[in-house]
Amino acid sequence: MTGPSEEKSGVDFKMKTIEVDGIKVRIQIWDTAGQERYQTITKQYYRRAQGIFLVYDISSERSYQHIMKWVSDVDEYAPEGVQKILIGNKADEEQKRQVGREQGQQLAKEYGMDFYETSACTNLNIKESFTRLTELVLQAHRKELDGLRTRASHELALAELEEDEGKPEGPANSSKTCWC
Ligand SMILES: Nc1nc2c(ncn2[C@@H]2O[C@H](COP(=O)(O)OP(=O)(O)OP(=O)(O)O)[C@@H](O)[C@H]2O)c(=O)[nH]1
Repeated sequence: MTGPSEEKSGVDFKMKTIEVDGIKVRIQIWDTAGQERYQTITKQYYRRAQGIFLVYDISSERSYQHIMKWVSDVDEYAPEGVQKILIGNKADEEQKRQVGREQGQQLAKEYGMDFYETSACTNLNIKESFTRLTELVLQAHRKELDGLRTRASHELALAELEEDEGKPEGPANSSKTCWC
């Protein structure tokens, strides 16, 4: 829900601290506008994203159909390891529902994403979905860091081995390098 100043840029920004596995994590939330006219700007925000919610409105079949387009934009503009979650919002509008929960689940399954139905009005699954996305981002980072650590320790071991191989062996050799 945007104010007048944000409407001009198509991007709304907030910061929030949430707790995941007992760790306090400060997250930046960029809410990009869906309208076509903002897309040149909003796409630029994908580049630095670590986690993305793809949101449709359960009372709008059209918004659900649009998700495929969002996914292809994200694939094109967001970093490779970006974490994604599919959201069917306005779950409080049951009487206006046009998209079944199973349709959401099915689409999320196709794209390998988690799925939540949420409501910004009743707070349904808001905390849960943010916590889950943060968790996924942290897990992905941990994997990346573990990979880097393993590679670094292999390289270090290799360098030590090469250094050892280059060293002169035994006391006979060591006397050759002696200064006296
Ligand atoms: N009933 C209901 N209305 C909602 C919910 N979330 C948002 N709305 C309403 O939907 C309208 C659009 O909300 P926005 O937050 O501007 O939606 P948006 O996705 O940012 O729209 P774009 O700027 O086009 O991307 C507003 O009138 C909100 O009050 C919800 O969970 N339930």
